[in-house]
Formats: sequence, C-alpha cells, structure tokens
Amino acid sequence: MAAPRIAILGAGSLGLLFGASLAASGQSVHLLRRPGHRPTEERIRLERGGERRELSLPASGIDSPPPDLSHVILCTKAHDAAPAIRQLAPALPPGAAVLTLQNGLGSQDAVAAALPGHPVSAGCTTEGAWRRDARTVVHAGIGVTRIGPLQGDDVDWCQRLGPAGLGCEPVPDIRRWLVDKLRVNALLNPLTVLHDCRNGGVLEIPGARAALESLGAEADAVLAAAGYRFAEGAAARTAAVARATADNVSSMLQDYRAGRRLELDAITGAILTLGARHGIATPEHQRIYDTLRGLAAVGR
Ligand SMILES: NC(=O)C1=CN([C@@H]2O[C@H](COP(=O)(O)OP(=O)(O)OC[C@H]3O[C@@H](n4cnc5c(N)ncnc54)[C@H](OP(=O)(O)O)[C@@H]3O)[C@@H](O)[C@H]2O)C=CC1
Ligand SMILES: CC(C)(CO)C(=O)C(=O)O
Repeated sequence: MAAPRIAILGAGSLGLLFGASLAASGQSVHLLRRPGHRPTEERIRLERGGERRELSLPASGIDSPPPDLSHVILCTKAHDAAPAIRQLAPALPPGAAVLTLQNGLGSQDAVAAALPGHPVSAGCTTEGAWRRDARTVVHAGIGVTRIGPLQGDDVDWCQRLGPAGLGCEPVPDIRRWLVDKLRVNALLNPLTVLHDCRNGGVLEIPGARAALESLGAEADAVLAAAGYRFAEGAAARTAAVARATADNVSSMLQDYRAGRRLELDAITGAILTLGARHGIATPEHQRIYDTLRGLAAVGR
C-alpha cells in the first residue's frame, strides 16, 4: 500500500502548524493554496518553545492537487470550509479521508454533505497557533485535538497526528466536544470584540461580566433543549477558560483587528439557529450578533 499523502487545505495558522509538524515527523505533506497558485516548494518555519525548524513543503493550487492524496486536513475558517472542499471534491481520489478542524458549528456537516462516499471526521482542538508572517507559524499553546467520525469509516487520525507530536484523542461523540467549545466561544469571543479586551478583561469589565452571565443563561437553555447536558453552566465554564487564557487575544478579536471576516455565523449564529429550532428565545445573542454584523469588518 502506498504511503499516506496528507494535504493541508487552508494553510494558515493551524494548517501550517499541522502541516509542518506532520512533515517534521517524516510524513508526506502537500499544501493546497487558492486556485491558480502555481506548483512550488515552500519554505515553512515552525517555531515552538525556543526552537525553530525549517521545512520544505510542496504546494499547489486547490485546482491542481496531486493525484495520490489519501488524507486531507481542512483548516480554513468556518465560512470558507464548505466552499473550499467543494472546489477540491471533483479531484479528490475515491476513499480519501477528510478531517475538518473548524471552531463553531455548521461547517462540519456542510463539509460532510459536500463529500458523499468519503470518510469525514471532525476535530476540536485546543492547540494555539499564529503566523509571524505568511510562511512562519508559532506554536503558541500546546493542546489536544479530539477527533471523532461524522460520516463513513472511523479513520484513525491519531495514528498520523500522534507521531507528529500533536496531542490527539479519539472520541465517540465529537459533537459534544464541538458544542462544549462553541458555548465558550459564543460567550467569550464576541465580548472581547465589543469591549476590545483580552480574554481576562471579560471578567474585570463590569458590563462584560454581566453580559457573560446573561449570554450563558441563554446558551444553557438552548443547549439543554438541544439535548446537551454539562456539569457546569456556560458562564462558569467560560469564566474558567477566560482565567486560564487571560492574556490571550481571542481569535475573533484578532480577526476584527486585522479587518478579516469574523466566524460569527459559525459561533453566535449557531446558538441562534439552535434556539430557533428548539423554540428558545435568544435576545442577548441576537443583540450581539446584530451589533457585530453592523461593524464594518464583518462580511468583508
Ligand atoms: N489558530 C488557532 O490557534 C486555532 C484555530 N482554530 C480554528 O481553526 C480554523 C482555522 O483557523 P486559523 O488557522 O487561525 O485561520 P487562518 O485564517 O490563519 O487560516 C485559514 C487559511 O485558509 C485559507 N483558505 C481559505 N479558503 C481557501 C480556499 N478556498 N483554498 C485554499 N485556501 C483557503 C486562507 O487563505 P488566505 O490566506 O489566502 O485567505 C488561510 O490561509 C478556524 O475555524 C479557527 O477558529 C481552532 C483552534 C485554534
Ligand atoms: C478559547 C479561546 C477563547 C482562546 O482564546 C478561543 O478558542 C479563541 O480565541 O477562539
């Protein structure tokens, strides 16, 4: 059997972290860039702790992938995931396995729907990565990636990620992990944008702290109606994450400051969708959604 060939679709912060780590462990990795990108070798730098590793990775446009891909890790933002996989789908070899790694909810099922007949898994990661420049990725927070099947065979992704030094845990119910992260992202991320603060600031700014509680109460009601039970309420869970990551600039605030589209539909929008489906009112999440939608950066 041919050695697995792993494509990274969405070679941004997380994609370069996964791609460079896999390549550093001797696995065959290919970066898929936007259509029209001419085939080339890219010099990627991976910074972790005090160490810096340089790797040369083959790259091409998503419209000219190598013919022998066996695995694809999809690391775009949530709103780009289904459009990107639809671009790749016609050229994807039968049986190629896909792992989709977005925050929020919705993109995972849209990706699976675009790939009938392919095994699709979803992951929920607590790794932290950011790009110093287009080719340099900083592994800023060591985490764990929980992975479970969404469609078709249960592919053992940890067999690929483990040797690459990426913490990995197979889980039977990935949706529960995605929802647990969703409730934290839905409370914390928008508040950091509205108050222009680091994660810890949400606990210190009185208006933000109060909003955390009301958003948390709505999220608890919505998720309970959708059948999810957690020992700890969303506000308490989010406060613990905000304390543990007090100095972090949330991904949504980073996107807002950089003028990039926010993952608002996949995060706050997912709470609104579930609320509407289960008949639970979500006025606070709706207010936050409308406010952030109104900010100039959203949707660009
Ligand atoms: N970064 C992190 O530490 C973490 C991120 N996540 C989640 O992981 C996901 C990815 O985040 P992150 O890596 O930070 O995002 P980035 O914006 O850094 O990377 C996304 C990449 O996807 C590329 N892309 C988008 N559409 C296409 C396409 N059609 N074809 C080819 N490439 C495409 C973008 O290209 P271009 O640059 O050309 O726009 C960009 O390089 C998000 O859902 C995020 O919430 C979860 C946990 C931690
Ligand atoms: C957990 C948290 C809030 C850490 O910053 C995150 O996932 C994000 O920024 O998107």
